[in-house]
Order: sequence, then structure tokens, then C-alpha cells
Amino acid sequence: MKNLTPMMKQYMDIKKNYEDAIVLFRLGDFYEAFFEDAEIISKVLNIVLTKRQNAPMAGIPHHALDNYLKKLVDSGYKVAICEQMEDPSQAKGIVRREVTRVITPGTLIEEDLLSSENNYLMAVAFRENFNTAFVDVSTGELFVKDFETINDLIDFVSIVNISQIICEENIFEELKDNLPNKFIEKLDDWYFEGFEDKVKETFKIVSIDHFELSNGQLRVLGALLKYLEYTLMSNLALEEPKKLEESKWMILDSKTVDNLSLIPGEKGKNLYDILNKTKTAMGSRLLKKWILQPLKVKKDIIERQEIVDAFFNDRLLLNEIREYLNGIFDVERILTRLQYGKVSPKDLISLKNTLYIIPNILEALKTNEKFSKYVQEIEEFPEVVELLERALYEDPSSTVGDGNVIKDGYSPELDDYRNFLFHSEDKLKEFEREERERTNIQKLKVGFNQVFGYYIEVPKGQVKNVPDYYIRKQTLVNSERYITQKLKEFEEKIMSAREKVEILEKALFDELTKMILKYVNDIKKTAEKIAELDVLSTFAYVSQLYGYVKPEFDDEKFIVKEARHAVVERYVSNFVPNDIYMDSLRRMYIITGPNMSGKSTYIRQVGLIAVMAQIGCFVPAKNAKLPIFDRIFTRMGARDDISTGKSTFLVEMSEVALILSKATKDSLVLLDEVGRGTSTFDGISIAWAMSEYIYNEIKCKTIFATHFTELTELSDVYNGIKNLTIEVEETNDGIVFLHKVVDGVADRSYGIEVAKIAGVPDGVVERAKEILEVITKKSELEKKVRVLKEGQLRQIKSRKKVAEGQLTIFEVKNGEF
Ligand SMILES: Nc1ncnc2c1ncn2[C@@H]1O[C@H](COP(=O)(O)OP(=O)(O)OP(=O)(O)O)[C@@H](O)[C@H]1O
Repeated sequence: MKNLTPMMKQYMDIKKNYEDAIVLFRLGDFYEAFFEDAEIISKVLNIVLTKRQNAPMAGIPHHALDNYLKKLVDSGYKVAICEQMEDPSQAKGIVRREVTRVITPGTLIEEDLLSSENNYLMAVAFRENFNTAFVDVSTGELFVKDFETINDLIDFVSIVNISQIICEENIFEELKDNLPNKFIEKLDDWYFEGFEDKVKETFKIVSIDHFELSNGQLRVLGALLKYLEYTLMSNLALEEPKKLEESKWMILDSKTVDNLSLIPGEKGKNLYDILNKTKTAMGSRLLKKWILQPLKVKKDIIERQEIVDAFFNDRLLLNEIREYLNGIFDVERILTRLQYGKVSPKDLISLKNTLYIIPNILEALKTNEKFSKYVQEIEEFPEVVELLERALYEDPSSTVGDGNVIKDGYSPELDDYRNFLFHSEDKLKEFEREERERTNIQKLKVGFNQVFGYYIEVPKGQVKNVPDYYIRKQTLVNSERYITQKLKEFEEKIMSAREKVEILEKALFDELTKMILKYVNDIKKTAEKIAELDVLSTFAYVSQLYGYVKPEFDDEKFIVKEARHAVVERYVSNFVPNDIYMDSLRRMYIITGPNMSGKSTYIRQVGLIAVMAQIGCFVPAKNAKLPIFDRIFTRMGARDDISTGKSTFLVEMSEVALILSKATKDSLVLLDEVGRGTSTFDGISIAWAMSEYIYNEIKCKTIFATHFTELTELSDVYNGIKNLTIEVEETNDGIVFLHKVVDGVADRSYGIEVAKIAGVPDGVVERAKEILEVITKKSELEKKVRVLKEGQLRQIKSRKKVAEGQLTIFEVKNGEF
């Protein structure tokens, strides 16, 4: 463009460095966007597109920035905020402007842009495996985790709230293809250089050995830190990186999280919503983390369980603590904003009110010795409370500098200027009265405008009485305006008082935040413990409310009396409890039963109970004893994966493949229909072979719901495979679902009855009955399966004979082949 004004030239120079972002350029009371950026924001924000020197331009008022930013970021744009770096009225020539912040979905700290959920930014690089580092900038939590395959990585991204990915160029396309809806950015090579120094510098340490990170992990962490600096443009406020090691947690893949409805998703009703009676935002975030990462180490589970139990048995304490938790604010985020210099006066009041409650929490906890660990770990901060109490008004203004933030008495100097400023109106009135008396001009008025400042206005008719020390400034139709030496001096005092109040209050607020800064890490540790107490007391509360019991752990046995489904029981009026009984001799169940009888509910409730027990919660049952599982596998429902071009059957088979390759003896495998996406013969053959493989090779606890009754023959071949079915009652009015799980095999599917209930026309239902009669008579399938079974039994017997001959070497257990 020719003939650019200096300001437009300044804009172009800045924009050059932020080609991939929308630059919002501060101009007076507006943030303006130009050219293509203007066209985008006008469309996304639905605001007017105008022109300046032929350049398309669109602007948003500065006070509404956060609202508009949210929309832009939610629509997938990166935004660079370019501020005025000096007071325009003081600037010589063009105002200096700089980008002070680049906003992306994964780097939000602004309260208005965030929900109470965690919001993660993840950096990904590939060496021998996928190294990742991810951070929630708003809370400062930082994690490092490796993934063997891209599928494991994608799976993780889809269950954890990763809102943005940054990656090395060589894996950008692959990630983009697999995660088409994610905000993914590729980073230049320099991001991945000099990582050791970057990590040391960020955490202000000389040695990074205690992090115990591999070179690949440090490299990706370094890139993440550099990117954060580029977007936040300030020193980083992060916790030391935590390594997410599989050895501590049960693995839950995204399918299982979805199939068991653990957290809110497409399916609506879920475990998180049932359990989430937490009182604080920090607690609700932690609960979600715990649900997605059940523990695997018995000692860790018991530690949580003991606290839940203590709360459960001390109802008074439970209620008292929950009452105090009501007053706890999201201090994790407030403190992070404080570290980034973005804390508001209201934030500090929330911090004060939170800290104010801590002594009450401690007092209450001290009444029960089971909480001694928490009593030791939770700290009080009386000096911070006292300081904030002294420094801030209870309901401060949100604009630091207007004189309504720092409390009276905190700074005598501020009080003086503020008194003068806030009482200037009275003083002007007094001046006006004095002048009226002195001049005898009754209609004399003191006013103010931007051009002349304060003036004395005298109606035309009384100008003759104006004393000679009045200096005329302006002539209007009906009046004249004057100033006097005294009024001018008064004006200067007001102006300088306003300026002084602004400067002083800002400086005092700044100083206050700096004083609190040194407590931040300790307060964060206390906040973490409070969040834990919130979740653990919630477990106790929910357990009382819904009648859950404390589970025990056992190496082999999975015995639950009157187990219930934590979510379904909340939505049906008469939930029928069912027992679970598994041990080394009863390792696999085949459940057959009519449609709608409750097979899926039963097997899901088994999974849910395992998850609930391993997060430290009590479980919906009369009593429960169960093993600790290393992983829960689920294969349920039929769904295409249109986005990746996989058919329903292919998806089903890849889930089966995953189970067969990854399950261990300590896993729990829950299968709701396998082999239904293909022909009956193929389906049964696959389901049969798979069951045998799991039973003989993997030897883990397995429940398999199926409509292939042929599979129930497996129980005759293998001792440890048992059949279950669900009772229904046939009445004259149709079938009644009793939802009771009992030993045995379903005699029929009642599919046609369910079709009738669902409203399939009578004609079709009758015809279906006729067809069923014909084909069941002619079915050869059962006979064939019987032949298969007998053949297999013969083989097993002959193997057993050989084995018995070698009993001194191999001991053959009953039912184990
Ligand atoms: N134990 C129970 N007590 C009360 N109601 C139950 C119970 N189990 C299931 N139900 C009710 O029955 C409905 C059907 O259950 P579910 O989906 O588990 O059946 P299913 O046997 O898996 O059916 P299908 O074979 O058609 O998939 C549930 O939505 C629930 O309302």
C-alpha cells in the first residue's frame, strides 16, 4: 500500500510478526482489526466492517474485549493483543504499541474465557515414541507422558480436555488427519532446541535430574515452555512437571470411558454427574481427574478410603466441613492470575475469604484423629488475611486506580488525595456560594468541560457585575464563561489529586500482590489438600445419600452382594440389585437373556463398581470384595467410525484385537455382543475362539453378554466358564422384565415381544412369529455347535490324560487349560 500513515505503518510492522494471528490493535477506546483480520472478525463477531484509508477495518470496544475474545477463540482463532504502551496524552509523536499477549484456546488464564473445567495445552514430538508435555496454564499443573502409538495418544486426547496441540512439523499432518476438530499448530525447529537450559531457567534450578525425565521428554517440555512464553509474554508460573506413569493408575481407554459413561459426553447420564456433589471448582476438577485415573496401588486406595470412611462415620464433621467448603473460592486459578500479574481486587477478596475459613476447617478436622495428616498439611495464613483485610475494601471496584480499591487507613498519603478528590464537589459548591456572595451575581454557576476545564458561568444580563480579576474564556448566546486564579489552582489540585490517587492506588495494589506472591506456592499446596478433602467428603456424602458400602480388596475374589448400577438406579424407580460372584474358578460368565432384560446394565455395573472402588469411593451394594484391576476393557454397542472410514464390524474387531493383545490376568474384560456385525456363522466362530483365548491364555475376569445362545455350550467345556441369564415372566398381557440375574441359559430372546412393545405393526409382529417357528425348527446351527463342543471335550480329555501322566512336572488345575 502506498502513502501509509505512520500509524498504519506501525500496524503493518507489528502484523508482520503475527501473520497467523488476528491482531487487535488498540486505538483509543477500541481494538481495531484491519484487512483480512477485519473481515474475519466482522463475520465471526457480527460487527460492522468499515474502511480506513481504503483498508477494511472492524473494531470492538475495549471494555467488551473478553466477551469478543471468547467468541474468537472458541471459533478456533489465535488472537494477538496489541496495546498502547504509553499514555497517548503524554506521547511524543506516535504512541508506542506492542503485542502483550497472544491468546490461543490452550493458553487461557482470563477468568471470563474459562469454564470451571481444566483446559490443557499439549506439546507433542516424536522420537522413539510420542513424547508429550501438557499444561493447564490457568492452574499451573504440568504433566509429562509418553505414548507408544498414535492411537494411544489420540485416545488420551479425546478423554482429557486438551483444547490445543502444538507439535513438531514431521507429525503435524498425521495429527491433523486423526484429530480433525482440534486446534493444532506446528512449531518451528528452534522451539525444540536448547531445551535443558529452558527447563532450568523456567524452574530456576541448576540441575534437572530430580525430574527424572528422558531426553525426549525434556525436549518436548522445553518446546511447551517456549510456546507459553511466546503467548503469555511473562515469566511462567508452573508447578514442577509430574510424570504420568502407568504403574500407579488403572488404564481406561476412551471407549471404556464412553461405554461406562464415566464423565459427561454424548450419552448424557454419567458417573461424574452422580458423584459430583463437590462444593468447590477445584474439587470438581479433581473428581474428574480421579475418575479418569483410578488408582492401582492398594496402599494409595486405602489411604483415600480411610478418609472417606472417617467422614462417613462422623456425620457432624462431614456436614461441618461441607458447610465451610461452600466458602472456598477457586484459589488455584486466582493464585495463577496473581503470578501472571492479572489478579483483580475481587480475586484478592475471594482469596481472603477463602483463607479466612481455613482455621475453621482445621479446628473441625482436629476433632477427629483420622485427619491428622490433613491437619499437618493444611496451613493457615493469618498474615495474608490480616494484610488483605487492612488493605482492601470488602467490595472493591474492579478498576484499580479509581480510589475505591485500597481501604481507608492503609495509606495516609492516598487517603489525603482521595479525601480531597472525593470531597471536591462539596468544595466547588462552597466556592460557588462564596463567589455569588462576593459578586452579588445570584445566577453564577461553576461548571466543567473538557476544553476549558472548570469555569464560572455568568448570564449575559449580569456580566456588568463581574469583577476585573475574572478572566473571560468563552462567549455563549446567553452567558459568558470565566476563570479565576483561584479556580485554576483548584482545578490543578483536583487533576493532580486524581492522577495521584490513580498512581498511588495502582502502586499500592502492585505492592500488595508482590507481598502475597511469596505465599503463593504454600497457599497452592493447601488449596490442593482442600480440593482433596472436598472430593473425599463428597464420596462420603454421596455414599450416605445413596447407600453405598466400603469395598474390601482381595487378590482373587470379586464378590458383591446386591450390586447396583450407580447411574441407572438414579433414574429407574425400582432398581433390582444383583450379585456378582467371580473367583479363580469362575472367571468368565456368558450372559444370555431377552432383549431389554438388563444384560448391558449388569455388565456395566460390574465395571462401574470396579472404577468406584479404585478411586477410593464406596460402591452401590450391600457388601463388596473385589480385586484391583490394572485395566478395564469394554467392547459394547455398534458404531461406525465414519470420520476414519471404518465400518461397524471393523471397529468392533479392532476393539477385540486391542483386548486380546493388551489384557493381562489382572484386567477386567466386559463384552456386550461380539460378532454381531457379520454373518451368524462368522460371528459365533469369532466369539467362541475369542472366549477360549481369553479364558486359556489371558485368564482374566470376563463377562460376556450375547444373543448367541450357542456360546453357552462353552461352560460344558471349561469349568471356569459359567452361564448367567436374566429372568422374565410371561403373563397373559405379555412379558414382564424381572431384571434378576440367575444361573442358567435364556431359552428365548423375546425379540419379537420387544418389537411389539416398541410399536412395530401387529401384522409384522405376527408374521415374524410364523417365520421364527419355521426357522428354529430347521436350525442346524445348534447341532453343529454341539459337534464342535464334543470334539473339543475329547481333545481336552486326551490332553488331561497326558498331563496326569506327567503330574510331577505339570500340575493341572481343575478348569484351567
Ligand atoms: N436391575 C435393574 N433394575 C431395574 N431396571 C433395570 C435393571 N436393569 C435394567 N433395567 C432397565 O431395563 C432397561 C434395559 O436394560 P439393558 O439395556 O441393560 O437391557 P439389555 O438386556 O442389554 O437389552 P438389549 O439386549 O436389548 O441390549 C434399562 O434401560 C433399565 O431401565
